[in-house]
Amino acid sequence: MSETYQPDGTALPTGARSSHAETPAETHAGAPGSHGGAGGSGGRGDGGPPARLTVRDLTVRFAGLTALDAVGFTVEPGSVHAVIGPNGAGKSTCFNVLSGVYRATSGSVRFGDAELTVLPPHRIAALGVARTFQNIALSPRLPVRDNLMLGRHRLTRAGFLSCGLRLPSARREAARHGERVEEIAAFVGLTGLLATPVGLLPYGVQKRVELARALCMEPRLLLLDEPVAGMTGGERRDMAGLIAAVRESLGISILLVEHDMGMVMRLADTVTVLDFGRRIAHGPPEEVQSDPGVVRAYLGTAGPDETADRNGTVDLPGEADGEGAP
Ligand SMILES: Nc1ncnc2c1ncn2[C@@H]1O[C@H](COP(=O)(O)OP(=O)(O)OP(=O)(O)O)[C@@H](O)[C@H]1O
Repeated sequence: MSETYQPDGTALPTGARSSHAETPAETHAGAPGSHGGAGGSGGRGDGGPPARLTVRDLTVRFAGLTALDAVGFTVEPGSVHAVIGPNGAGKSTCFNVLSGVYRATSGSVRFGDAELTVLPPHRIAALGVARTFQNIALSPRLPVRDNLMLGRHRLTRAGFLSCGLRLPSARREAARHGERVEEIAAFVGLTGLLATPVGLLPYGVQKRVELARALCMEPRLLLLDEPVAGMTGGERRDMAGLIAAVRESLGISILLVEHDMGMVMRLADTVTVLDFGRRIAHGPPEEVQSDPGVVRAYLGTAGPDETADRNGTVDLPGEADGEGAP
C-alpha cells in the first residue's frame, strides 16, 4: 500500500458552498479534518486539489444488451450530482464503471488528470474515489471501530513486518489512524457506538457506518448508491442531513444514485436522468423534475394510472413527500 499513501497531513477542503445550507454542518460534531486532521496519516486521498469528474460517451454492453449508451455528464468539484432513472436504466452499471468493477466498452471517465476506465478498483480508490453500496457491505461481527479502521487500510504506510513486530513507527501510525477514526465517528454521530458490533445496530445506523467508513478513506469523490434505501422517514432525514453536512463542511464531491426524489431534489445541484441506458435529461433539479421526457419515463407512456410500471419504489417527480428533506 505504500505507493498509494500520501503523508500530506493536510485538512480536507472546507466547503465554501452555502446554497444548500438547510442542514448546517453544526448539527454534526464538527468537520473531521477541517482543523488539520489527525496527523500525518490523516491527509486527503492523494493530496491533490478537488477534481472534476468528466464522463464522456460512456458505453457498456453485456452480450446483446446496451446498459449504457454514450452517456456523458460532469460532476463539478464540491457539488452534489444525482443520477436517477427507472429500474434498469443503467445507474448501477455507471457506478460500477466509475469504481472500476465493470469495464467500459467505450468512452472515457476522467477524474482530474486520471483516466479511470483503465484502472483497477484499488487504483481508483487510491485517487480518492470512495463508494457505498446499495446493500450494506460491512463486517457485521466486527465493532464499528474495526469496520472504520478497514477504511484506513489504503492509507497505511507501515508494512506487514513493522506491524507484526509492533515497531514504534507502526504503533504511532496506528494511533493516528485511531484518532482519525474517532473524529470521523463523531462527525457522523457514532461516538458511543464504536465498540458495538455492526450487526447489532439498526439498519439506518449501519448505513451511517458505511458512510463513515467511506469518509475514513479521505475521499475527494463519494459515490453513494441509494444511501436511504430501506430506511424509515426519520432515518432518511438524518442521512440527508449528514450528506448535506459532508458537502458543506468537507467540500467533498458527491455522486448519488437515489430513488427518493424528495432527497434528490433537495440535495442535488445537478441531476442526470437515464432511461434504458441513455441520458434523457440533465440539469438543475427543478428543470429535470418538469421535463416531459422524464415524467414519461417514470410514468410510462400509458398514462398516470399506470404508475407501478417499471418503477415501484420511485416517488414521481413533483410528488415527493418530503421525507428526504434535510
Ligand atoms: N453484469 C451484468 N450482466 C448482464 N446484464 C447486466 C449486468 N449488470 C446490469 N445488467 C443489465 O444492464 C441494465 C442496467 O442495469 P443497472 O443495474 O445498471 O440498472 P439500474 O438503473 O441500476 O437499475 P435499479 O434501479 O433496478 O438498480 C439492466 O437491463 C440489467 O439487467
